[in-house]
Amino acid sequence: MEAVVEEVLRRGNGSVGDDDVAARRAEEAEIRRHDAASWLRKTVGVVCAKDLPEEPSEEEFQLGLRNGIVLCNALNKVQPGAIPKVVGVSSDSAVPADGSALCAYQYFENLRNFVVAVQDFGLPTFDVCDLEKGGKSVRVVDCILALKSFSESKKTGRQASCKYGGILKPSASGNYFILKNSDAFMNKNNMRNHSAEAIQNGFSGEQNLSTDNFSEPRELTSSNSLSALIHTILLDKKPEEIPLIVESLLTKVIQEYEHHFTNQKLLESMGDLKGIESFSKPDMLLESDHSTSDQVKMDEEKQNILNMKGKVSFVRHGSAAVQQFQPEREINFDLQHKQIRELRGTVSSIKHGMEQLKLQYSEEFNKLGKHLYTISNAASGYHKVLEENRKLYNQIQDLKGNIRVYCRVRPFLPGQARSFSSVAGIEERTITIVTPTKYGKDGSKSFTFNKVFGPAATQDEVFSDMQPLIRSVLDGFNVCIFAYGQTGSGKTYTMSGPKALTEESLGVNYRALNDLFNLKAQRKGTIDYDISVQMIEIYNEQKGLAVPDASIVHVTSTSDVVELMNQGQKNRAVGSTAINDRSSRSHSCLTVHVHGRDLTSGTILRGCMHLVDLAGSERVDKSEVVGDRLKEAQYINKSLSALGDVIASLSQKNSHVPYRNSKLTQLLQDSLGGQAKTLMFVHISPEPDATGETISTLKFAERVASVELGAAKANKEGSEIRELKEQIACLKAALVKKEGEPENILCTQSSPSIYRIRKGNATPVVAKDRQPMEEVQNLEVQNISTPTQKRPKLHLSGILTENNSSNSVENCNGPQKEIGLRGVVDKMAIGDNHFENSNSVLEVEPDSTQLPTSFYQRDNPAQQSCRAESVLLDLYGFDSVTSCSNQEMVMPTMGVKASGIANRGTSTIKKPEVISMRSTNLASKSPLSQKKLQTPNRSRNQLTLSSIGGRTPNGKLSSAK
Ligand SMILES: Nc1ncnc2c1ncn2[C@@H]1O[C@H](COP(=O)(O)OP(=O)(O)OP(=O)(O)O)[C@@H](O)[C@H]1O
Repeated sequence: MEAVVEEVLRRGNGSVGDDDVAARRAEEAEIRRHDAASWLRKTVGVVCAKDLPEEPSEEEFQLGLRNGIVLCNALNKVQPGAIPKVVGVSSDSAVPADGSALCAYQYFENLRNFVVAVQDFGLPTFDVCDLEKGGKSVRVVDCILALKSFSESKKTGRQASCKYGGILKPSASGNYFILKNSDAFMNKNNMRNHSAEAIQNGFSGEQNLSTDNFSEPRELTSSNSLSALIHTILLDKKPEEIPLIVESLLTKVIQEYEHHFTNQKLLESMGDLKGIESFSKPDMLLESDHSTSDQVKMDEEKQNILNMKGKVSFVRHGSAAVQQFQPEREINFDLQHKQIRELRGTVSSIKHGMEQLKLQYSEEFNKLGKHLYTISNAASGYHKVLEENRKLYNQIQDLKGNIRVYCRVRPFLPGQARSFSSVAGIEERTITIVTPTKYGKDGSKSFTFNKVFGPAATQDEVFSDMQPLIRSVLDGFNVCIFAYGQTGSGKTYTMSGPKALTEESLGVNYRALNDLFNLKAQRKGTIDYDISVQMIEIYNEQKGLAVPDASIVHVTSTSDVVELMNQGQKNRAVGSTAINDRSSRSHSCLTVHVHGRDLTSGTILRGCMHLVDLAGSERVDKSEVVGDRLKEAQYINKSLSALGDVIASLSQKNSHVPYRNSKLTQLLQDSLGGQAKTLMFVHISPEPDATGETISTLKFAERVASVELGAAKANKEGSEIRELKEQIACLKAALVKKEGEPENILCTQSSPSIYRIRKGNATPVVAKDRQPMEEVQNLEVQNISTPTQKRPKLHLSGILTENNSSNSVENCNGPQKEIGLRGVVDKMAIGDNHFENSNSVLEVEPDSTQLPTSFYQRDNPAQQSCRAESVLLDLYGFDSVTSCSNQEMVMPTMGVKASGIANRGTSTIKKPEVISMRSTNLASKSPLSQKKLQTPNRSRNQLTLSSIGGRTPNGKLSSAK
């Protein structure tokens, strides 16, 4: 049967031989014509065989019907009154036998009325010309047979089915109208594929359907198309074949429909959540509204199909039997429903499984989230611990008093090849350098510092790490930050910034002062701060003030500082012959003095901060320089190696630390050996050809990092302590006054004015070995601004000690005291000995009016004194007061011929007034001036001050040797 259907469909597509089809069509047409003629004759009853034979030829058929009388009468029989007036049929006139008695138009009228009437019934019609000679009677036959079917179904009392799928129902007016059929069941694509031609043919007649006489609108549906298709397909079939073919077609259509409907339903159900839920209750499915309406729809469609099936049976000539539903179809439906239920059950169980999985996954996700949360907590805890560790480590370092060391790696400069860097790795506190093999087995060496900054570190990052250190100046600590490294490694960049300064590139100096001013403003009302700065440059072991006539300048804002620095830079540049290189050939120090007074407690805080940009540290022997450059290099080398010696000595905890070997170490003395907080910033360049310098720099820095200075102590003085100190100072002054006579000078070990003096290779003296000192007379101090000022009394304080290169005086720690004027004796001559950098501290008590003029030898006051005609006083430093607590020798008074610059003030540092101290013509005034002082035994403990000749025009010492 399948094969037959396929063949039918193929034929619909015109794939069968044309001759065969034509023959079959002719045969079919003939049978149908005879059917039509037979029915007409039977219906009208009065038609003689001559007019319309039982089995007419086509020509006879046309001729018999051409006047329309038979047709109209037949129609009136089927539907009485359908054509009220039939031309040529009247009670008083007979119908002419050949029809010639009437005009052609009269016949035409009949035919027109007939066509219109059948058209109104929704039946197929024809053109009048179809009955003319040469016309095709096929459509006339179709029309008559349709009328016949219509008549038969009327007779059986059933609703008349329109052959196009509509159901004819009587309207209120007694007419029939077509009810719309569902068109959803048809697989239109299949329809189109198999029967495009057939549809075309089928519709050619149907399009004449008019809505004029219908009370309700009609639609042409795919069911119409299906009917047309079937009708057209069956045209050329033998009558006995038709039922089977139709049945087969319908079965196919039903299957298609069910398949389509099932798929559709499944898709809808799976795409719809609610639908999915309903799937979870398969037993309820058919009871749900949705399913019920679908079921109803299916049943309707099924009914339509079956109607169609029944209707098609009308097509078959003479078949009045209505096809019964096949019980197998019902079974099929049930089967399909069952399968659908099963499918739904499967979907439901899959959905259930999915839900389970979803739950499982969400549990897993929750667990994972908790794990992640724990891990991230642990990680942040770990970071906190690390941070805590770092703080603790720093605290330990602070407690130990270690010098803090930070390392900074300069980035490659524009234009430098960056293919290879000597820095193999950087971690928070470790830097690894690629080394020649001799330095390590694997060609690398690591160094550990308090912090390592990579090339990408910004000025802000660098500063923020050292900020707390800098802030401690305001709490009375002494702080020293010095930048060390070979030339071009970035020292100046860190301390001051690049040449073209921007807000981001400001160096430590600017940021530090800015920060101090901000804090000062914040603490206003609690602590009153005075901040002053001093710029010192050490070039070729000559120390100079970068800002002349203003060694210490009181500043109130960062802009003051910037101005001062610019001035300092200008002065440096003017004084240099090799301007461009000068910066790297000199040490530059910005010193910040902070004096604070707690407004509530009256406590005095004194802090001092050195910010030092050292000269480049490269080795001289390698640089192959000559002349001035060689000299510069030697001086740099000397001062840096002096720095190294001091560091080494400190790290070995030697009792003697050679600070006096260079100006640099003198300058940094308080910060390196005192109770200061010290930070060294070691700089390295990334270029591979600097690896040698880099490694020696880092080794030096490692040594520095190991130095323990002792915990830093703040310079705080409570008001009580201050008062006590003042009392002590007064008592001391009185004592000194009393001791003014040489014979009476006796020193106690506790006196701050006790000094130990050593000379040459002498071993340090102890108290019992106190020696008499020679007297130096006639020193006077002249204050430029107040020339008539009385001479203040000076104390020379400190310990003269010795090292390999020169004698020096070291500061001792001891109780502090109020002083009027204090400074360091830079150069002095005692006897034949000419001391440079003696660093004896010179003090003038607050109310003194006279400089001390003599040294006395305690044990032998009579054998006294000598006169120092030429002592250059270079006074500096006001931040700490030093004295000896338990040492030996007293130099209660000293006559010095002095010149230089000094600052006068009390414990509060003010903007300095410049005074000049110079001697009068001592030689002419002093009775001792001509006398070459005897130095009876130039033993280790006896010192003689002797005349060493005149002053040089600039007030410095003339040659002593
Ligand atoms: N961290 C940095 N980022 C960008 N440029 C830098 C950095 N450090 C240094 N430079 C640049 O490298 C060059 C040399 O730096 P700088 O002058 O600071 O070195 P230096 O060690 O002070 O040299 P010298 O010993 O000659 O004074 C400058 O051009 C500077 O701008």
